[in-house]
Amino acid sequence: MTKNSANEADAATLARIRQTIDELDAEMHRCLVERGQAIDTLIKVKGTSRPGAAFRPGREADMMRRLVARHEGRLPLWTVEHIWREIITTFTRMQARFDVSIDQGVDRDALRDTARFLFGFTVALHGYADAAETITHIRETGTDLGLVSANQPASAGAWWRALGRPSAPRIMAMSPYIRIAGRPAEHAAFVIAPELADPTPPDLDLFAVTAIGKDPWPAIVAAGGAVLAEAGDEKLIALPVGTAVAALAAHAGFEDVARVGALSRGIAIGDIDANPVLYERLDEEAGVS
Ligand SMILES: O=C(O)C(=O)C[C@]1(C(=O)O)C=C[C@@H](O)C=C1
Repeated sequence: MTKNSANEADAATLARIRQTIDELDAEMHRCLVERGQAIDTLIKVKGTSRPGAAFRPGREADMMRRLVARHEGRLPLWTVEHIWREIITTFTRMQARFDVSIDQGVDRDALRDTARFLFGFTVALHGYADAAETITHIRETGTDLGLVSANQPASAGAWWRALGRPSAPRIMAMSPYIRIAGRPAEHAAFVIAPELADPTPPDLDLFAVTAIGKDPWPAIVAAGGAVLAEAGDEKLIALPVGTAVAALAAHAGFEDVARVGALSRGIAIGDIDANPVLYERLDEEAGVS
């Protein structure tokens, strides 16, 4: 083959590949437009005008699990995750407008990256000085979501005590949902929401508790739970849904129990430390090596 005919063959192959890419792009775009039409119908069925009525964290967690299970190839899993986060946020916002408040007290840039990873660029972000101010703002708007760092300074105290009272915001998810080495936006953070109307049962209930006397850790861990944050005797704990909390409190030695949210367990893939209470290992299914 002469040099010229090799170039022509390359050019023909390139043109074919580009045609395939254009067809795939058109198909993806058509699917997104069609998804938007499905959401128009869903709005009528769901009645999403009430605050918090659009968010379905349990359903989103289930979608993420299926996304991980079907993923394969060289495309980074977190790219697909981020594309779907952008899609889900946009389609949620088509149902009911919301902005996102972010805690800028610690790791400002990391929290902003996480907010953009989770919510894309459809939402406006509003920064607040700390966890308490972020939560106050979410309560005042009645519609906004928020992001609070899981690594708080001691000065933040038991910030989670501001959650869960009637009409107060609550924790609805943890980020990152997928723990895998090398991912961007890996800073641990809680997603805070107004009271939700999600009928999907979560995996874990979250409680604010006050330890009295003995250390409640061992009994909480024995019950399949975990302590997620501490400020002196004040603890933020996760327990499997259905745990007999009053009996556990008496046995473990804690009181002033207030439910402050709920979570679906995330997914941990490969060689990465992940609390097994919060993250389920899915190495085999993930199609990621
Ligand atoms: O399934 C729903 O109820 C939706 O509102 C759709 C959708 C989505 O875009 O897929 C959007 C928001 C919810 O949190 C979950 C999923």
